[in-house]
Amino acid sequence: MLRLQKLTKTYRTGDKALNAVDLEIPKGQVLALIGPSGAGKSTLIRCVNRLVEPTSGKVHLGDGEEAVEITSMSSSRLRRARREMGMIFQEYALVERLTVMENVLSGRLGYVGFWRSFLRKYPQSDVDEAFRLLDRVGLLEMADKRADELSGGQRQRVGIARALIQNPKVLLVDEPTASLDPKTSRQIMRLICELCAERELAAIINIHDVALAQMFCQRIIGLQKGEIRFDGSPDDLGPDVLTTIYGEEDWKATIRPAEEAAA
Ligand SMILES: Nc1ncnc2c1ncn2[C@@H]1O[C@H](COP(=O)(O)OP(=O)(O)OP(=O)(O)O)[C@@H](O)[C@H]1O
Repeated sequence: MLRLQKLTKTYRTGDKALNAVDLEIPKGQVLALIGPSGAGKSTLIRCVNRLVEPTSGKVHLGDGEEAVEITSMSSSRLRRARREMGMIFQEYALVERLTVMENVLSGRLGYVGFWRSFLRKYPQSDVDEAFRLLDRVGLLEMADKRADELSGGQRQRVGIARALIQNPKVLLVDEPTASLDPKTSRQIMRLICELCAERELAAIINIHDVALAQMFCQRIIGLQKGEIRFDGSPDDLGPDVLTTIYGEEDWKATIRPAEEAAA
């Protein structure tokens, strides 16, 4: 569904954030991207939809004959391709003075024409779908609330609904739980993973919390200095691997104990 080929990013400052990353993510796979601060996780996610312009390499979206290559697209084609890549942010990126419903509907801006979006007049089918999604993420009662009246967990649920109303093929998720308490973090990760399974969405989730990544994701990629140092299942992520990715440390308290993994 998503294939990165020798994806490289060197910032103008000379920082090489990604170094020829090859990665293939099939339909329906939820992948956690872990690694120390500065490893290039955010850069990788943002190079996929060209919020950050890659220096070289390719990004193929879709399967078989339907696949498109993102890095060589003109800006108008890129705008269309971005509809297929939903993004979820750490700080939610909601419009605070708008209602929950309006924030969710803003996910349709890539589809509706200029005047409709300017006047915020969405087709009834979009409004119906927004209600369905709000129900699915547990916020139906909150549709008319302003975004600035919500808790962090509720805001992230709005962010998730807004990404899904785009009807994406892929979700790009940048530290979705970094501002949330541990219980809400689990609820949000569970919701994202359930929705990916229901819709067969591929997802890349940039996440600092290794235990949370192990708990919810089928595959883990460990990034260090812009290169992939680990690519495997959560069960293979032992202290030795974490030392390779993050450096020497006592990892026993960080990773999921084997007996809990089996439970
Ligand atoms: N806009 C920028 N201009 C110059 N260098 C940048 C820019 N953004 C990131 N970098 C550099 O690129 C490297 C990778 O940064 P990136 O933010 O992708 O890492 P990260 O793994 O997401 O880190 P964190 O977990 O702290 O968010 C770092 O060395 C960083 O300093």
